[in-house]
Amino acid sequence: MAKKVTILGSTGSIGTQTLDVIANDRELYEVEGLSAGSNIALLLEQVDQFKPKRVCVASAADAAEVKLHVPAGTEVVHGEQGLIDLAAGGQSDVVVTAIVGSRGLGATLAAIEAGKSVGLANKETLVTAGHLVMSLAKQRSVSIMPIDSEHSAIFQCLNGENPRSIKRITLTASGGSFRDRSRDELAGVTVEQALKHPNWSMGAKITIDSATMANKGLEVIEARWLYDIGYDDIDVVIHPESIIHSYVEFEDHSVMAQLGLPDMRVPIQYALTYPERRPTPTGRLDLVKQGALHFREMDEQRYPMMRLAYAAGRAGGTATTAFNAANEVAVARFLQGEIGFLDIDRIVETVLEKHAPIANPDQATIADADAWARMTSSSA
Ligand SMILES: NC(=O)C1=CN([C@@H]2O[C@H](COP(=O)(O)OP(=O)(O)OC[C@H]3O[C@@H](n4cnc5c(N)ncnc54)[C@H](OP(=O)(O)O)[C@@H]3O)[C@@H](O)[C@H]2O)C=CC1
Ligand SMILES: CC(=O)[C@@H](O)[C@H](O)COP(=O)(O)O
Ligand SMILES: [Mn+2]
Repeated sequence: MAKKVTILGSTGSIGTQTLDVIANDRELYEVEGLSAGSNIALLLEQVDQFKPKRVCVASAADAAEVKLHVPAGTEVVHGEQGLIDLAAGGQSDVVVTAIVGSRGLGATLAAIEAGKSVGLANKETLVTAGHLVMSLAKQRSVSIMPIDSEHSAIFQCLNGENPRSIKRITLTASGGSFRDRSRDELAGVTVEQALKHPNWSMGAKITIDSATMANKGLEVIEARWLYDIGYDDIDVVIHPESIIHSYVEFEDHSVMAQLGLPDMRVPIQYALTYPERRPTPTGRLDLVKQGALHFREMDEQRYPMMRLAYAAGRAGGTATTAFNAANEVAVARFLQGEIGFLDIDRIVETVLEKHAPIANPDQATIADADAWARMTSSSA
């Protein structure tokens, strides 16, 4: 029987690649629901091709416009509540969370509460409220399948292993757009330069996160929640080729790694077909042609976001909520040309210094901490 899929954020980088995966294996899937922010033209093309039963857009005005163009019977909803209804409603078996930012939290929790499996790309959700997401998933016996390439790699390395025999997880980081520059050389860099990732084609926010290393900081916290592992046992190394997507060391010092060309359609598809593997239209990795792979130690002086992420993770509670929200605001300000590149980690550090973390927060406390951090970072 076809797997019914809802995609939150179908118009973005992960969303469109998820639809590529579906189009490549059409008989395996039915598209139940799609959501966009404001790219209505692309959403309507997707509706035409995949014929979802429900769609969601950010604003009421866009929803009214979309209603004029979708086939009769297609339900159109909007806003935060619309996204929650889309995630929790309908017949979908799996909800792919490909929206950007912690605004994905409510819909992710609603999908889990409704018993849907989650294909999780939206790492900010776990960073802002990992304990709520993972405990609800456990309570509802819902699987959270990682889509983030590093976490998919770790998931694959852990397949069939005893979790107690894990010694250490190592996340690989490309080093981002400025990996060959010193920190002193970053002062005047432009948005355009920062958006040129050396290996991956991704949305703007994550590409900037990759350049500041906030992405790897978010991923360390994401790994802590997905694999229930302490921060002392999660490492990061710079691997400029992005061929080894991450690796795990076990008690006996065996190391399992997952390798592949940098193409998100592989982890996206694996999250949808697990435990099966299917052919993909992606290129093949030829290690002889690829040649040497390189590794270097993470330098926290060069990338202060690494230090800040570990500090927030170790502080726990709302500290990671504040880390994420401050970073979201700082990146948006940088993309708008309001602040310089080096102001991003300065703002996150300022917010974390002012934040008094609250342990074991509920959803309302998380929302308050998130709002406080956004307000504080918008004028820092
Ligand atoms: N891109 C990648 O390769 C990877 C991404 N991820 C994670 O996946 C998530 C998505 O990233 P990516 O696809 O790159 O991001 P994009 O910016 O490409 O896409 C974001 C999606 O979110 C939607 N969106 C934005 N703002 C709103 C809003 N206010 N309300 C509703 N929807 C909104 C966008 O809609 P619209 O465009 O219509 O406005 C779009 O569909 C992030 O959490 C990222 O960290 C993880 C690993 C790899
Ligand atoms: C594709 C993916 O999973 C991204 O999160 C990627 O890891 C970004 O690359 P960096 O290693 O530069 O952060
Ligand atoms: Mn990643």
